[in-house]
Amino acid sequence: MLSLLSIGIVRAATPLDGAWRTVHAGDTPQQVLQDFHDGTLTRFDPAMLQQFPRSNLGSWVVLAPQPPWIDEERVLAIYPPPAGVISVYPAATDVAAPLSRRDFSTPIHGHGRLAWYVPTTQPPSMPIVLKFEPTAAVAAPVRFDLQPWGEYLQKDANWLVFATACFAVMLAMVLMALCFSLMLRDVTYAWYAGYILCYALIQAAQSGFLFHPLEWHWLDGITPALEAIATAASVAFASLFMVRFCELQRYAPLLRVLIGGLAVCMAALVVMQGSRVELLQQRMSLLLNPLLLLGATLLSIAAIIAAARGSRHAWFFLVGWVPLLALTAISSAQMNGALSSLGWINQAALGVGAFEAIVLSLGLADRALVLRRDRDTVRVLAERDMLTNAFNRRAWIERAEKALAGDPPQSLAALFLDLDHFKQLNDHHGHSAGDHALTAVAAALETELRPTDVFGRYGGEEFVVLLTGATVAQAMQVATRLCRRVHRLEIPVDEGEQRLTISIGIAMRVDGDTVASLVDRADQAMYKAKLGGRNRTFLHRVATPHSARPRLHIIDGNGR
Ligand SMILES: Nc1nc2c(ncn2[C@@H]2O[C@H](COP(=O)(O)OP(=O)(O)OP(=O)(O)O)[C@@H](O)[C@H]2O)c(=O)[nH]1
Repeated sequence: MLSLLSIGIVRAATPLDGAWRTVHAGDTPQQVLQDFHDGTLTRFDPAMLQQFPRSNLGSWVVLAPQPPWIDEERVLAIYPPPAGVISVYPAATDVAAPLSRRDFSTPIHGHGRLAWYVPTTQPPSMPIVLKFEPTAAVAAPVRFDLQPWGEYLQKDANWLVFATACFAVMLAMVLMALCFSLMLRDVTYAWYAGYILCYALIQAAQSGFLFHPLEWHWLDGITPALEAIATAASVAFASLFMVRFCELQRYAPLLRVLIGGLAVCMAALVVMQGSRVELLQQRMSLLLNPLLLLGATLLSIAAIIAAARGSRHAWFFLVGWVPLLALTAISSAQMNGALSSLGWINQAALGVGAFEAIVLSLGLADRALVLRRDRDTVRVLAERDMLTNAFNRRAWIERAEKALAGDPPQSLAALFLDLDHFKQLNDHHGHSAGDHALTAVAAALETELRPTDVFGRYGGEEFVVLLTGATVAQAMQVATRLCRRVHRLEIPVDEGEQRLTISIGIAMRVDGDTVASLVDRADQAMYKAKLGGRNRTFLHRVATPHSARPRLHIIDGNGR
């Protein structure tokens, strides 16, 4: 990555001296060259970024190769590719060779730069005369490299690989986010996809990637409008995304309203630019930059506040967003003539875009995890009894209903368990000792059951168990084991330990049973167990005449 970035840092193989002036009517290249030799042009360092002010007739630029001169095939490269046309005058003749990123005809045009193959007829020491033709677009600063053909090819290929990789990462993240948005039905991912897509589009236009290598002729002429629309839309998407992603409703509700307003303004700018009304388009270009500045400040402040107040995802946003902001600030400074030695900013903008896409995707993956965890927690809270962690009554009934509806029908036994004299324990040792006892009893009961048995707290000190596939004998056996287990349990209370007992009623499923009827019979049996002296089990027997025996085909524990 660093070696790829270095394509913007390495100095030209041939040192260049540069000078420029605005074009006057009637100028000729020879005249300009003469002025250069006379020293009347403004000097500049071609290896540094240099901005040529917008003027009605354009600007002349003279580049003089310095020794040691290279006597081999050379290419003049101009980074980043300016939006307008540059006329090159070989050997300072009057015949101009037009150089433009919109030129789809010549085989050599450069990627992420404009390239001019210096004719071999031009002596190595001869200055190159260029004219930046007047353009309506904002004149971005450029720098110049005069390179041997081989070095040019290598750097051009490096840039192409680097830029393609960055765009591939951004587009992959966009596709992933769109899939997540559809699958999770969460619009946050869609706003993120919109934001990264717009950013990639802006970079593709500014770096010239849309023209070479993509060769999208149809964008010729509409790129400035497209860039403006993508810029406004990217801020609108970023605002909508960050409001949800950083949970501003919770962490910074006031700023959420302001950022929502910013998104609406940016959407309005998109509409204004998209309209064919010239006045609206002019207003749009006036408003865009101030709103961009305001938006960047607002989003940064909101993310910092949300992060400080505990929003975990605001940190992801800041990590992805701050490098981009820094780059944007440096680019703005360069548009005003500062920091001209930082020639790598355009390449970095691509790398930082890919980096941001990855960081925010990680943040979105984390968001999906958090949402899933929260949903699981809610489900557990909705189904489990808070004190004993057994199924609550509703969840137990749901599972019992499912078991009763199972096809083929299987043998079921319902056990109704009620702690004996539990009121006394509460009265003597307090409610919290009672709570501890309930927890200990539930834990002990669960260890005696199979994972397929459904154990729930029916209410107060009553528990229920549904044994699937159990015969009468097996149900009796399990109930007796549970009784013994509770009796062996030592419940710690203030001055030592206390023993508890439990009474259990058993009811076997019969034809036509519902959960209510099954539980009701088990409850009746439990009362019989209480009446019988407690700490025992009692089986409810269905009193049916021999001819009216249940017709249900029961499957026992062995599947027979
Ligand atoms: N600590 C505690 N006690 C509870 C809870 N739910 C119900 N209880 C108590 O359980 C006791 C049940 O009392 P009773 O219905 O009279 O039954 P018992 O004292 O166990 O007597 P028998 O069932 O006849 O053996 C009451 O004192 C309730 O307050 C709970 O969640 N925690």
